[in-house]
Amino acid sequence: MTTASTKSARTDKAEKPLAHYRDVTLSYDGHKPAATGLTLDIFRREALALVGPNASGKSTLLKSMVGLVQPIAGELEVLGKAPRQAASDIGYMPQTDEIDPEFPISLREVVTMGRFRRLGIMRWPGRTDRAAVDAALERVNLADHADTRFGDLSGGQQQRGLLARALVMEPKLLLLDEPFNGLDTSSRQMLMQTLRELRAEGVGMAVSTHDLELAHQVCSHVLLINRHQVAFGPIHETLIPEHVSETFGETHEHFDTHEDIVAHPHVVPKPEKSGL
Ligand SMILES: Nc1ncnc2c1ncn2[C@@H]1O[C@H](COP(=O)(O)OP(=O)(O)OP(=O)(O)O)[C@@H](O)[C@H]1O
Repeated sequence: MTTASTKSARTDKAEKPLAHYRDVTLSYDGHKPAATGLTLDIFRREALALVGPNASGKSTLLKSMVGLVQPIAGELEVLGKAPRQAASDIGYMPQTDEIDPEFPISLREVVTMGRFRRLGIMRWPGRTDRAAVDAALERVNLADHADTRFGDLSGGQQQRGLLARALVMEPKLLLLDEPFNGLDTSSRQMLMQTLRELRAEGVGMAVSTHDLELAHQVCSHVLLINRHQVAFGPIHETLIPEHVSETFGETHEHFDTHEDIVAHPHVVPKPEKSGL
């Protein structure tokens, strides 16, 4: 592990981080570690790229920020609280979604599902909820498709719809698991633009991706992981050949510069699930 870059480079900041991890170990069953040595901060307006091979712990780290995976060691806080207590201020877009494309549910209904935690049991969406849904659909350029059946939308539109569902709570912290997967060029551009706008408005985010070029274009910081944290820090200083090689194996040895890595994002190997 590269200790210099796992240290927070922003200890001078007066504001509190949205997410704060110190030497955290995460586990699904309370015993076997799924990810170790996690030390990071995410502040407002920052976007953290989570980069690593398959089964390296990226989704696990995101899940821990909403309390779906528990720490068995270390110190972690999200919005100054235990993650579950912060859930109403977090927007989470999981990697795969549970919505059956055959299910007769409109895009508006999918996005409204994002308000449920705030609505509570036995309450119908009110005017404020409907306005928040409209605003979220507007934000991802899907207002014209509000009443379209979710399964009839294109893959890119569905992805943007799920982003709207994550945004409908007006989150302070946005967690996106592989949001660019399967998107065509125009949908990618649109999504990147939306993420940049959200950052400018003060939202902090963590984005898992295999695509180093996208990480570079959207994110201010990077965390490299392969079950154990390899490095964390500002993206220009941290997404360097030594760290990429250490994370993915020796395949990147022939890349000498940051530009080489960014120019060849798709050569990143994707090893089989380790089953560790
Ligand atoms: N629900 C679960 N229960 C137990 N172990 C799990 C569970 N989900 C993931 N794991 C294990 O945790 C480890 C990290 O997996 P994780 O899904 O976080 O990787 P990832 O980097 O997001 O992978 P990918 O890029 O393929 O999505 C793997 O060993 C995986 O098998």
